[in-house]
Amino acid sequence: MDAENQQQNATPAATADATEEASAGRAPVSRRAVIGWAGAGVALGAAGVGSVAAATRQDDDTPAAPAATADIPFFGDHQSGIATPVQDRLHFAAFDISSSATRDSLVRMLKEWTKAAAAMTGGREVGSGAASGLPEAPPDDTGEALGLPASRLTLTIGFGPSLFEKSAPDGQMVDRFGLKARRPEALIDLPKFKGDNLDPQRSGGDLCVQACADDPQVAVHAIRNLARIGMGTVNIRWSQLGFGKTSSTTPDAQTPRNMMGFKDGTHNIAGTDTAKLAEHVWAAPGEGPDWMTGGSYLVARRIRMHIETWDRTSLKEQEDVFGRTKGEGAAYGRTKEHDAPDLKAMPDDAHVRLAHPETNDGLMILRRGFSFTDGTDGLGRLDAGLFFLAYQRDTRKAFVPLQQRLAASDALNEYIQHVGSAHFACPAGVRKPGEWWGQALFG
Ligand SMILES: C=CC1=C(C)c2cc3[nH]c(cc4nc(cc5[nH]c(cc1n2)c(C)c5CCC(=O)O)C(CCC(=O)O)=C4C)c(C)c3C=C
Ligand SMILES: [Fe+2]
Repeated sequence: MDAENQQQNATPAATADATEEASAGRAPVSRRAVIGWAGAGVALGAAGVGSVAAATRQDDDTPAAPAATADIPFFGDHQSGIATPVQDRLHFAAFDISSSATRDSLVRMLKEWTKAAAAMTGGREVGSGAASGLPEAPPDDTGEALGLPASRLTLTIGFGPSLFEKSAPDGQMVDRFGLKARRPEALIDLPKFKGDNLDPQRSGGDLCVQACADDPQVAVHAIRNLARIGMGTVNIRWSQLGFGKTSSTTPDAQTPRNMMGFKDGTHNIAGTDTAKLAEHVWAAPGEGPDWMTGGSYLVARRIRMHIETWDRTSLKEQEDVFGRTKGEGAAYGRTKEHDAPDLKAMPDDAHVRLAHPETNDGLMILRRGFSFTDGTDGLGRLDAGLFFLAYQRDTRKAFVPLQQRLAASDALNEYIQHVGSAHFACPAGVRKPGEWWGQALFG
């Protein structure tokens, strides 16, 4: 991770959460401390510099870990997991709030979630830990991340339209938590797009948490522990595991490839490009409710790929679909991946031609998707595709018009289908310990 990017989220308070826990009479438990210094010696000898972070105790003064493995600060003006560098793995969960939950129980849970999130993203155990609490009680932490580093874990929370207003079985819209008046106008119920085949069981949600980490066990552990804390207040509605990031928010990094074999993320908003982030990603003061200033709107789409059909398609047709070459990833008529495209050199219905800002009055979104394979579909075909995640300043002016254009005429449509969809308002960051996720919304 580059230093500038890490700064995006860092505040002087970023390291103070450990102090907060300590002053609450509970020594912060470092997962890495479990390895101990004997283990650290072995790790250093065996794996070299990259293992330093894995073997370093959270609570000492050892020099900063190498950039590639350094923790991503939880506290900051913006939530981490949006403009911070993309990790290798994803566990995304959408939650519904139980019918018995109250505003107070929800607030209590959000406070607990925030403490747990700050601990886990810092590589520490939740609460009193996995193996050091009262013997008579279940441990506070489920334990499967013991001994693992934070792995650049980020946890990003979002609030869905149904948190503000939900339709009851009799069709009436209910303002369950007194939040209706605080719903941002930009947090629309997404329209139906041409070709959508959405599964309600993989769509929507009152809340979401996006967990990204370089180790899938760390991401899964984080979601599992939040779900555990939320038991009785929230239930997981649907979740999605992802691998092989299909986007790059780090300009110098090699662009990853998607399940169709193409570089994906070439022309994206870089996490270091503060001007573009301000223009296209962060909600600005005065254009929505105050609690969303510095936040961003997230669209999640589970997009199934018809892999078997794609794999029988000629290389020429595959390249025509995107308007870029498969090997280098260069735009048609160009030689290098990052050469500015000549859109007219591409077929009219090429994905890149239709999605490029020039075709869309300059609009841009920050793409942060992951590949998925979830076994087979019962018909001998892989259930595989792209879990598309896009952050933007106002969904009505970004994802919606863009997807309308793509749904109408993208050559890619022959090979994909959108099967899940959700929309969330992700508030600004938690700036310091003691503050909590959703404080400005509920406060
Ligand atoms: C509504 C927005 C988009 C959806 C949905 C979407 C689906 C989708 N995309 C790919 C593969 C590629 N997309 C690429 C570029 C690209 N895609 C979008 C938007 C959506 N994609 C944008 C805004 C762009 C950037 C266009 C530009 O500015 O040039 C590319 C090219 C490489 C790159 O720039 O990232 C690929 C490849 C798939 C497979 C997919 C659905 C499954
Ligand atoms: Fe795309």
